Amino acid sequence: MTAERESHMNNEHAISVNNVGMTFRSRDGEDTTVLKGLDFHVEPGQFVSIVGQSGSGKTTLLKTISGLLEPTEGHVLVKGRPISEGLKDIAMVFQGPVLLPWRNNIDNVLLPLEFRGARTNESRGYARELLEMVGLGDKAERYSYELSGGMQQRVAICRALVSHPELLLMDEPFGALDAMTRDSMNFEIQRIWQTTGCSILFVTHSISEAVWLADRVVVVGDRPGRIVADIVIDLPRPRGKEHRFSAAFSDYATEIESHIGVTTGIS
Ligand SMILES: Nc1ncnc2c1ncn2[C@@H]1O[C@H](COP(=O)(O)OP(=O)(O)OP(=O)(O)O)[C@@H](O)[C@H]1O
Repeated sequence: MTAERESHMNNEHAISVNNVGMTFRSRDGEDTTVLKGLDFHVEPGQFVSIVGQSGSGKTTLLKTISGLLEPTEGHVLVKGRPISEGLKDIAMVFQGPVLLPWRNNIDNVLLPLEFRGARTNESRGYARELLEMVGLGDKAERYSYELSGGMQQRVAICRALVSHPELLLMDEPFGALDAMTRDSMNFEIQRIWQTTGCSILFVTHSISEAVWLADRVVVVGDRPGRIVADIVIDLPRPRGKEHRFSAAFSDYATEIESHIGVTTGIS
């Protein structure tokens, strides 16, 4: 076993981002460095939010962690292993639910298992349990066009959870929802996280959502994207609405705003 491999195996972090950089080259040969020198870890079972200005590279970072993009510098380890070996432990949720309209909801949830040839007799029962957990047990045989946007996003979350991922990467998953649905989805994801014990990396534009959900908020600065703050959120759990109005909450939000460079008040 090589020394490098051995050090990977001894690494206990759920995610380890090591000096990651990403430079895109355009067709005319011009280089744009989007991420530079990113270093941070996510511990098993942690909920980490990522915030930053639009275009600072948050989605690019999530794509390098999920293995959709290979960083041009540095490397990412998932549970101490190179990303290519850890893919089955990771699931991703995007801003839009992207459900297949010709499949009913339970069959949409089962899709990742089918892709991997891992669907078993028990899978359908588990998919149904997940739909029940998010309050959609009675909608299992319905189609996505029969559901509201928030319900569709809950189906997409079940689809991400069906393969028992240890790591959930979420890219502005509630960005397209109205404020009330978003609030209830915030409660939902907190509950799911506490039930499953998975680690979550959660990109959002909303500072209040970031603070309310997370154990830590990582702030990405732009041009090029790099970590400008990594703030531990020391608020009790489970978190209720009252925490959003506490002085401590407001102090965290103000601190994060100052790192992002916005002064628009809590959003
Ligand atoms: N494949 C690519 N080729 C060239 N440039 C890219 C590519 N993907 C992303 N970029 C550029 O990288 C920068 C960061 O994009 P990214 O989508 O990661 O930012 P973001 O922080 O997620 O933005 P937003 O908050 O608006 O979603 C942008 O300037 C974008 O144009």
